[in-house]
Amino acid sequence: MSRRLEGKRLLIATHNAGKLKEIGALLAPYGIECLSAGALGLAEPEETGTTFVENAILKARAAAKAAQMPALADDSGLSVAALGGRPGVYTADWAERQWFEGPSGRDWYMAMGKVEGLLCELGPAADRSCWFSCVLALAWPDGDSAVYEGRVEGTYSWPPRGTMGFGYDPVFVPQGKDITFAELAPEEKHRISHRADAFAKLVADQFGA
Ligand SMILES: O=P(O)(O)OP(=O)(O)OP(=O)(O)OC[C@H]1O[C@@H](n2cnc3c(O)ncnc32)[C@H](O)[C@@H]1O
Ligand SMILES: [Mg+2]
Repeated sequence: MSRRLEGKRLLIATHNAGKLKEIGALLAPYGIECLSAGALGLAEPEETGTTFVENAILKARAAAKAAQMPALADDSGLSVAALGGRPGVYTADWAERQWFEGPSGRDWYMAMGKVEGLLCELGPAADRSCWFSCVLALAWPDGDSAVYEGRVEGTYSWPPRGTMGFGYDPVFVPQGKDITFAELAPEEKHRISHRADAFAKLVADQFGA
């Protein structure tokens, strides 16, 4: 068992609104008061690590030190088997957020064309297996930290489908389903996602009997 949170206030060290919403929902049952790094005006640290664990700890420690309170960070990403696990820890850097015209004439979804382009280069029979990883790091102002890792398996699907969630959700079909994360109700995503998997471990360690 790791060091436990003493108070009920926790700084959520992310600048990603989609993550913040999911983390808030996942923590809601535990009576934790969440403060966001954005609301406190904290700077976004440079993610210089080469693993999810390194980056999650780096983000949590920077926030905990700056705000002098315990902080929770999330480092996550999508890994594609046929691409040797890329983009992985560099998922955010690859997320070329471009909007384009859908058939209805409206701007309607984000293009995740870079990964799709690489899969297409491998040919129509390319293995589209992929997984989302999530590492949650808790850090205290004195530098102490604890990490929890989660993962969910799926398939990279094209074209993107759905409007819920965030990031790469429209191209990720979780194993055992035929719809994308962006088509799943948030409660359902929170039951099976990489973030939910990591949260289950955090909750058992921090709030368990
Ligand atoms: O570092 P912070 O401030 O938390 O925000 P970020 O968006 O930069 O987050 P990461 O560095 O952890 O990069 C993870 C990227 O992986 C993607 N991602 C992570 N979890 C996801 C999820 O549940 N659904 C879809 N995409 C996800 C999304 O594009 C994120 O930008
Ligand atoms: Mg980031």
